[in-house]
Amino acid sequence: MTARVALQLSGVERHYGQGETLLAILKGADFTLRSGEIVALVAPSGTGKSTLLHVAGLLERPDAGEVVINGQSCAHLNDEQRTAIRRNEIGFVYQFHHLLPEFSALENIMMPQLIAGLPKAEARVRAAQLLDYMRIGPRAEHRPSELSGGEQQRVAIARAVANAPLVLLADEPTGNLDPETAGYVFEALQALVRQSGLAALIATHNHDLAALMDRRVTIEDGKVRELG
Ligand SMILES: Nc1ncnc2c1ncn2[C@@H]1O[C@H](COP(=O)(O)OP(=O)(O)OP(=O)(O)O)[C@@H](O)[C@H]1O
Repeated sequence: MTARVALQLSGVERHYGQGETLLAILKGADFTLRSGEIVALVAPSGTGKSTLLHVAGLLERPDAGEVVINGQSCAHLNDEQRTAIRRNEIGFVYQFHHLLPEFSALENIMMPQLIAGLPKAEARVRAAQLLDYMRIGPRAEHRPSELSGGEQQRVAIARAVANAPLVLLADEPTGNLDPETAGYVFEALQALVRQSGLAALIATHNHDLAALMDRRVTIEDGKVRELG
């Protein structure tokens, strides 16, 4: 059976500026991401990887084309509706962890769940499970500044999936780590995707990591192209 389509981009266009300074970045990009797969987005700097992730994650509106998440077209939704989908269906991980410095690892992972209205006790149990899953259970009470770079990124990944999103979007999640640490952070992310069945699109410059993913795509002349 073919896995369900978690995210679909159709004919997505995105440009910045106008008139003579118009910069067309995405020029009719089509892309499909299915539940349970991890796809690498590998493309030269400035070709639009972050732009594609921002449009896919409903952080930016496309200038043309459509984003469909879990079968729902987001084209005509207002900002409030888009925020709700982003909160419930999408998890983000960035190159820098963006954890809240005054809270522990456990509390950082609880936060999105509390915002979504989950009772504190349930949020705590789920956060602890995710920390164990990422093999950093013993670091639960540590603040971000007391964690290594790899540990910080594993907490950031756990936080991104805390509300059980359908889609995980990651922009260079291991770009700030040494190769060995990048390897085990990616392993943890991969295990999480396999276990939860979410769909992940990961922008990376690391070709070794990209080779471990299910598929590789690039951006060429503003369109998404499948790599062999
Ligand atoms: N808000 C903006 N206003 C104007 N230009 C922008 C804006 N955001 C991005 N750009 C431009 O769009 C192009 C694509 O940017 P984007 O960040 O998507 O590239 P990228 O492939 O993620 O690059 P990198 O690998 O260096 O992170 C770049 O030339 C960038 O300068």
